[in-house]
Amino acid sequence: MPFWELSDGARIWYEEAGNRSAPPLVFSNSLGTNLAMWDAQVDEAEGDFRVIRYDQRGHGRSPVPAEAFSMERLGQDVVELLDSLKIDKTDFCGLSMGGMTGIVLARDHPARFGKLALCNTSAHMPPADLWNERIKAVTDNGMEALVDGVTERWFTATFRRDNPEEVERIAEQIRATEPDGYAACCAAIRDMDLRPTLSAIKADVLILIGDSDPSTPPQDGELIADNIAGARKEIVHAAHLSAVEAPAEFNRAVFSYLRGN
Ligand SMILES: O=C(O)CC1=CCC(=O)O1
Repeated sequence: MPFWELSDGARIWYEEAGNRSAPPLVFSNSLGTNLAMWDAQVDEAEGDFRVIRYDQRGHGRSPVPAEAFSMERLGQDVVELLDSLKIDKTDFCGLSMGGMTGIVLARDHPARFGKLALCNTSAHMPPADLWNERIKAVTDNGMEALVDGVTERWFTATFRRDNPEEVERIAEQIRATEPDGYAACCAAIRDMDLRPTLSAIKADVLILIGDSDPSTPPQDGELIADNIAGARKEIVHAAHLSAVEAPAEFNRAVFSYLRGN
């Protein structure tokens, strides 16, 4: 499976699955994970979508770019991928940082997207100091320093108790993330404020909220849904990484939206 090279010289790893002649669907991962976070969604999607998933910059197999970048650049990465694959229009599903990427796409490139599922996400994540502390923590001590705190935010206590192997699978993705790549994405989130432009978005969006999400809490999703005309909203019982914690509920909400049910 290929890398694709972007206009600023960065390289991104992507994989395709499913039916090549079916409508395309792009999955965009969260901070500290990689494209394997979508395994349960790809199983569901590959029957009736051309599935494209990729590793965000500095995550998974996508190398860490030399220069800093913004959330807008993460959106541009997707547009350049679509161009390289000669896809005029696609559906999109992103979680957390992937959802932020989707907000940028819905705002700046509405003609390229049919439906966008924006999951466990936020338009603005202050305070800046929290991100600066995380950047320092991973730069000084590596990813292991974050694993316990992150998995506690991403999964409910019940899920962690009952599903230690699944929690460990995701913990391995966190450990495998390049600290510099994680830090660069933290800086992009720190500097992001998409709130003022939400009301200009005309795209067809689903806002999916985790009722027990301490990272992007329900009010963050509500704010996005309240400010985008016609936004559909779904609430699932999960913490932050709802696609992994509650795949059946997540898939029901996202795929009934994408399939037009
Ligand atoms: O790391 C977290 O807990 C929350 C988060 C912010 C952006 C993202 O993708 O995850």
